[in-house]
Amino acid sequence: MSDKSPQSTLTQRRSISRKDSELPEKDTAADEVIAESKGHINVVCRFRPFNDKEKEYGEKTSIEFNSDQKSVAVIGHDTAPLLFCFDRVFPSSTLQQEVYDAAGKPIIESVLEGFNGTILAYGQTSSGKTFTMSGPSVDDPLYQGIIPRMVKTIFQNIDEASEHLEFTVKVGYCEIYLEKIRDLLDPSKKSLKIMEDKVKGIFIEDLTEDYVYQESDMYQLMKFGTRNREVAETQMNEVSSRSHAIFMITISQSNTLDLSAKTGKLYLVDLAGSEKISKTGAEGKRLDELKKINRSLSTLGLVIFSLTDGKSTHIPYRDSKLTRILQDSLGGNSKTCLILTCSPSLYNEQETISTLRFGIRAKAIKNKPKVNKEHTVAELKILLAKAKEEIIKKDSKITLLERHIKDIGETLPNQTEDSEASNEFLKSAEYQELLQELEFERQQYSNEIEKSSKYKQELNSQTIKNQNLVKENDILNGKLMALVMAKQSIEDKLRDYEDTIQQLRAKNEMLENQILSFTNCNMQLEEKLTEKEAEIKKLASELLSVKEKDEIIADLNRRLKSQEEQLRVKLLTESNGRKMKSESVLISQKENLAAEIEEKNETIYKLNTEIEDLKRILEKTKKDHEQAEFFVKSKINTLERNLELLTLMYSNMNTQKAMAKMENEITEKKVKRKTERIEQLEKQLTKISEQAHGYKYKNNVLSKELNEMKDDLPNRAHNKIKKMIKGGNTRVLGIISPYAFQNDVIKNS
Ligand SMILES: Nc1ncnc2c1ncn2[C@@H]1O[C@H](COP(=O)(O)OP(=O)(O)OP(=O)(O)O)[C@@H](O)[C@H]1O
Repeated sequence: MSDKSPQSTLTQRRSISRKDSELPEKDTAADEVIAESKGHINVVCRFRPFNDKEKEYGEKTSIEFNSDQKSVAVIGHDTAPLLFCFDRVFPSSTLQQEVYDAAGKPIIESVLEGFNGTILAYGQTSSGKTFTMSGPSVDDPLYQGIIPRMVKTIFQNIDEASEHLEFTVKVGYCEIYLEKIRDLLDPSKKSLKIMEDKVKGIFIEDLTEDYVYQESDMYQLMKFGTRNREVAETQMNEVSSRSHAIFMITISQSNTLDLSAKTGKLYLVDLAGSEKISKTGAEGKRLDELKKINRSLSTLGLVIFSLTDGKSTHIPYRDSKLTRILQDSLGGNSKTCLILTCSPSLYNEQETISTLRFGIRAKAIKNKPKVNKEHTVAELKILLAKAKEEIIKKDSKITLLERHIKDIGETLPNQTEDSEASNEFLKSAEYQELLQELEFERQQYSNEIEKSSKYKQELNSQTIKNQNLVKENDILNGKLMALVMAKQSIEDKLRDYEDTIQQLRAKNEMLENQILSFTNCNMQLEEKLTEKEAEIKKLASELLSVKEKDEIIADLNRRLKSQEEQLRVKLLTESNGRKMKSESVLISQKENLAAEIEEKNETIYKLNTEIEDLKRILEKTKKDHEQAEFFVKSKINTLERNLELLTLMYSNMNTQKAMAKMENEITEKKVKRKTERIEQLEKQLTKISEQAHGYKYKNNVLSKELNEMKDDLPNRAHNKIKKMIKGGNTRVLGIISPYAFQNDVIKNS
C-alpha cells in the first residue's frame, strides 16, 4: 500500500480504463468532484491499518492510493484493476482530525445554518466504522471520532454566535437491532415506531430526546447510550456492533431581533458491519442477527440503486426501518456524507470492492437540502406591516402623480391595467403561498389561543385547588402543632413516670436490703434461741440429777433410819446380854455412827444447799430463759410484724410497679399511636407540600407558557422544559432536565 504522485498513478502502471472503473457512466470522470451545492452526497473512503490477524496473514494488500487523495485502485491478481474515485480517500495513516475536517465539519456547519445533515459509516465488520464515528474514547482528544468533535464544534459555534441568537440542543440515541428500534437513552423502550408528519417530517415516536447545554452532557449521553448497545464478539471483531446506531442532534436557533427561527437535524449513523455468512461461521442468534443486518443493508443498497438508476418510480424506503429513518438523508432534505471504511488486507479484498462499489452508487444520489426556516407570527406581522407601509407610500405617490397628470391636462390611464396587475399579483404563487402561510399561522394561532384558554381554566382551577390546599395545609399545620405539643406533654409525663419508677426501684432495693438484714438478724436470734434452748435442756437434765440425788439422800436417810432401828434393836438385845461388855463399843459405835450421821447430815446439808443453789440457778436460768424466750418471742413478733409489713410493702410496691408498668405501656402505646399519627400527618403534610409545590410550579409554568404563547407562539413546539443557550460566549444554563425539576421539587419539599 503506498501513496503515489499523480504521474506515477495507476493508469500508467496498469492502464486502468474508465470501463474498468466502477463509476456509473455519468460520474466516471476521475477528476469529478461532487459539488456539495449540487446536492450530491459527499462520499469519502477510509482505510484502517492492518490489524493483528491481517499482520499474521503477511500484510498483503492490493490497494493502491493516488496522491490526489481522491482515488484508490484495487489491483486484483485474477481480475482487471479497478479504480474508484471519491470526494476524498484517506489512507491508513490518516488522523481522526483530518477525517473530521473533510467529512464532519462541513456537515455540522450546515446543520448550524439550519440544514439537515447526515453522516453514515458503511463498511464490512471490523473495518473501523465505530472508530471513525465515535473513536476508541470520546474523552481522548487525539483519537476522538467524528461525533465528539462535532459536539465540540456545536458549542464553539454557539459561543461565537452573536448574542441575539438563542439555541437549544437536543440529543436522541437509538439502535436498530433485529429490525426493532430501541431507545439507547431509555433501554425500557424496546420497539419504537417511525412516524411522519407535515411539520416534523419523519421521526421516531416517543424517542427520548434530552436537552443538553454543554459538551460534557452530550459525552455522558453518548457513553450511557453506547453502553446499552448490542455488541458481540465475532470472528472479525472482538466488540462488533450488531445493530445500526443512530445518534441524533437537533439544533434550534431563534433570532431575537427579526424573530426568525431555524432548526437543523443531524443523524450520525454507525451501521452494523456487512459480513459474508460463509466467513463468519455464525450460528443461532448470531446468524439471525447477520441475516437481518445483511437484509437491511441490502435494502439500503436497493434504495440507493432506485434513487440513481434513473428509471425507478418507487423507492423502497419502507422496506426497512433503517431506510425509512434515513429517507430524508437519501434523496431528500439533507446534506449527507457517506464514509466508507475498508480493510487494506488482501484477505478482505472482495468485501472492500463491494464497499467501494456501494459508495460509487451512493455518490450519484442527489439530495434537495434546504434551510429549515420557520416564519414566526411576529416575522409575518413585520412583513405585513412593511407591505402596508409600502402600499400607503405607493398610494400617496399615485395620488400625487394623478394630480400632476390632471394638472398638465392629460387623461389618467385606464385603471383596469392596474387592477389586472393587482389581480395577477393576487393570483401569483408568492401571494398564494403567503396567504397559505398566513392561514396556517392563523390556524395555529387560534389553536394556541384555544389551548391557552384551556390552560387558563386549568390554571384557575389549579389556583383554587392550590388555595384550598394552602388552607388545608394551614389547618394541618395547626393540628400538627397541637399534636407536637401533646407529644411533648406525653413525653414529659413519661419522663415523670420514669423518674417515679426509678425512685420506686431505689426504694424497693432499700427494702430488699432491709429484709435481707432483718432475715440475717432473725437467723442470728434463732441461733441464739437454739443455744438457749440447749442450755435449758442441759439445766433441766441437771435438775433431774439433783432430784435423783434427793432420792438417794432420802434412801440413805431411810437406810440410816433402818440401820438405827436395827442398831437399837441389836443394842437392846445385846444390852440384855452383854450390856456391860459392849457398852463402850456401843458408845464408840454410836459415836462413829453419830459422826457418820453428822457427816452424812453435813453431806445432806451440803447437798441441800447445793440443791438450793441449783434450784436458785435453775430458777434464775428459768427466769433468764423465760426472759430470753420472751425477748426472742417479742423480737420474733416484731420481726414477723416487720416482715409482714415489708411483705405488704413489697406487694404494694409490686402492685404499684405493675400499675406503673401498665400505665407506662399504655402511655407508650399512646405515644406510639401519637407518633404514628404524627408521622402520618407529617407524610400527608409533605405530600400536600409537594402537591402545593407542584401546583405552584405548574401555576408558574402555565403563566409563563401563557405569556410565552402570547409573545412567541412557534417556540411552543418543544414539549420539554428548556432554557435557551445564548450565543456570544454568554450562555448560561441551557436546559433543565425534567428529572432535575423533579429532584428540585423533592429537595424543596
Ligand atoms: N483508523 C484506524 N486506526 C487505528 N485502529 C483502527 C482504525 N480503524 C479501526 N481500528 C481498530 O480496528 C478495530 C475494529 O474497529 P471498529 O470496531 O471501529 O470496527 P467496526 O467497523 O465498527 O466493526 P463492527 O461492524 O464489527 O462493529 C478496533 O480495534 C479499532 O480500534
